[in-house]
Amino acid sequence: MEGKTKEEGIIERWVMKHLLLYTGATRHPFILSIRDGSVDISSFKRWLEQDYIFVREFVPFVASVLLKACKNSEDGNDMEVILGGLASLNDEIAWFKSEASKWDVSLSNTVVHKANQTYCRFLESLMSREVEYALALTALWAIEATYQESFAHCLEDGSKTPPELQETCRRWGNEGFGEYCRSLKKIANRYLEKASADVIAKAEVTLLHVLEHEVEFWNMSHRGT
Ligand SMILES: Cc1ncc(CO)c(N)n1
Repeated sequence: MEGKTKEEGIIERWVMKHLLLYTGATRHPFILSIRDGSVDISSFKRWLEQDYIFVREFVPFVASVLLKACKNSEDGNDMEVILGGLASLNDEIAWFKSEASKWDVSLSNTVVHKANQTYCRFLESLMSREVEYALALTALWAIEATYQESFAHCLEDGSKTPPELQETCRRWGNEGFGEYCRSLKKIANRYLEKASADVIAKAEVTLLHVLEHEVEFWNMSHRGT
């Protein structure tokens, strides 16, 4: 129906269906501890150091999605949206470096935690040419949306996020990043709607895997395991 305000796609239905896991990834105790100001700074530093490694692995994944966009894109602006996301990772890597020096965290010779390594290996498995575009888009959306929803929560009214962590929260919690996630969701929904039952089923499983990896990533930061 033209002009309807609330569009519901496959992704929205999956989020409702798997709300418990989705909430586990976007309202994790680590995020809640940032939001209520009780965060342990050594946890934050561990997150920073490990996420820098993750983001460096994330770049080739986003590049692989861009490649798929260039091959599959029909009439939409997919290519521009994903290229924009990739470009902002350049800035993000520079931000990690300056943030790390601010916190006295060394980014060289970091030991990669197991949860991070497992997540990076999973990302790598999604980079192959055989992975369908709809599936890769679903993963990309879920990875970005987890951070967007988590960090935006730390900036809402009533949150007691320490001032020195607010810049980090704004990095993913800002409105522009929210818009980027909505664009990704729209593109993913569009391709999922046209996908075969087999690809749709695989994309749903991939979404669940991303959310599980995100929970494990937060666990590693929070408890160090
Ligand atoms: C673990 C993880 N998930 C998602 C993002 C968002 O880019 C990130 N930086 N790190």
